Amino acid sequence: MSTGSRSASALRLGVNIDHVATIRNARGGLAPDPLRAALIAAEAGADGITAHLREDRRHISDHDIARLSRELDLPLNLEMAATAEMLDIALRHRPHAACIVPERREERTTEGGLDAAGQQAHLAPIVAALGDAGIRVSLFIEPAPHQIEAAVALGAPVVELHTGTYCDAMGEARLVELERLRAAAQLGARHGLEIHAGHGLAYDTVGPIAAMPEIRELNIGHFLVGEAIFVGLHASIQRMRALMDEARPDGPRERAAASGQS
Ligand SMILES: CC(=O)[C@@H](O)[C@H](O)COP(=O)(O)O
Ligand SMILES: NCC(=O)COP(=O)(O)O
Repeated sequence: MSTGSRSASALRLGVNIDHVATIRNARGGLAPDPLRAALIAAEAGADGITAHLREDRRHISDHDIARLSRELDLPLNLEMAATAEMLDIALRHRPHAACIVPERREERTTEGGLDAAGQQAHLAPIVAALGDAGIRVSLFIEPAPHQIEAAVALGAPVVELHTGTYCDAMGEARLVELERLRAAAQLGARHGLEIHAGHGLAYDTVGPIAAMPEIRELNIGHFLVGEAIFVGLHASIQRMRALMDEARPDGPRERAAASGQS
């Protein structure tokens, strides 16, 4: 998603539209339309759209991916399991980016990161094939040093750090998770990786993550779609965008402080 108009150091927002499709699929019809959500996200300040085509197709469908690939101006980040079927779909549609995620049929959501360290032999040809097709590959991993090192060994240019444990934790435990994320972001950046983060982020958890200068993109979905029920999708995304910008080390608050205007 590195083709947006923001400055090189800016933090991009990828809006994940999976759960618009979850609501649509509850009744099996056409509404609400994930493509319409993506177009609203673009107007509201998203830099890209993320969609997870699960093997069980519980939310996003093959048809959604075809329409998003055809009709969206923003970069598309396709989240996919490391399977031959998903590789074939990615190579057919050639999204801007592909994020390889772990999947278990019985899970409620993506409960942990990809075991890049334990699955190097399986992942290597998939990472290579996506890269050769000009698709920017990221690996959705836990914020752990051995997973960062495995991503480097695999030649993936990007990692997305799973923020779910941080978001679920409370008090001191959340601070511990935050430090794990910070250390992983710093280690990855030292290795030359582009660092993304996401999963479970909400208004009350986004600030400390957005404040990490190494992190270049956040992917956020479930909370934004839920909040949209109360304030509308445009407003929910705009507020998230503003919170991200405010938290940034070079954000408006810090710039005002530096110039003595705070
Ligand atoms: C990989 C990931 O974190 C996202 O895809 C997000 O969690 C939405 O999809 P699920 O809720 O189906 O996991
Ligand atoms: N990769 C994380 C993502 O796309 C969004 O996760 P969530 O905000 O829906 O939990």
